[in-house]
Amino acid sequence: MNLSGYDAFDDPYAYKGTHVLKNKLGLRDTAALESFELEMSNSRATEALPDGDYDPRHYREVHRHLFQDVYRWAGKYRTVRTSKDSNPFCFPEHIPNEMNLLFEALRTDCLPSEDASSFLASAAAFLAELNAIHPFREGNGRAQLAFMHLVGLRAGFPFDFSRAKSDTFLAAMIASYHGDLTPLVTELRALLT
Ligand SMILES: Nc1ncnc2c1ncn2[C@@H]1O[C@H](COP(=O)(O)OP(=O)(O)OP(=O)(O)O)[C@@H](O)[C@H]1O
Repeated sequence: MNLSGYDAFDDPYAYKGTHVLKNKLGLRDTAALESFELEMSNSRATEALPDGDYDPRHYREVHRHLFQDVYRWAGKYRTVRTSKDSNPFCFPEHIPNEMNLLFEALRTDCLPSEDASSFLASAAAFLAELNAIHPFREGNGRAQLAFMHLVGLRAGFPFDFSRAKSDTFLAAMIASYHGDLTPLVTELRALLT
């Protein structure tokens, strides 16, 4: 059984013969690692998130900030192929290029912020693509929401992700992976403050 939630192959991130990710505390138990990861990332999320230029470096810094206490590779792109429920994410050799392309659009156009609907459509498309790239070995979901929080603030449409309903939000993310952005727009709209 893959306890990390990913379908990964010959995972150099895990302790040999297990699916437990190597971590700074040396925890070998999945439940203990999950609770340590949750506690530390929640605690880091209450601190100011790193400033940046809304580029891939900024995104990596947000991930590094959240997971710096747990993983040595926090903020670094993964080097293995991953998928969830048989949905494959970007192959690692393409991650840097795909991230540069995605964030170039974010930097030059910003996301349209003249009205909520056009912002939400662009925000959903950006988040869907970010998830399809899935640049880190773990912690993508939390980095995504922390970063979208910053994106919303910058555009003048702040999100309150504490209100997100995990089951419908996850279903919307999976639909977005398959190209249907409508549920994700609905979810994001409900989180505008
Ligand atoms: N089957 C799937 N297809 C596409 N995306 C998925 C699938 N299952 C989950 N996701 C997305 O993957 C992200 C979670 O990735 P990951 O497990 O690396 O992050 P996490 O922060 O450790 O976990 P979580 O977001 O559950 O706290 C979320 O955005 C989620 O919506």
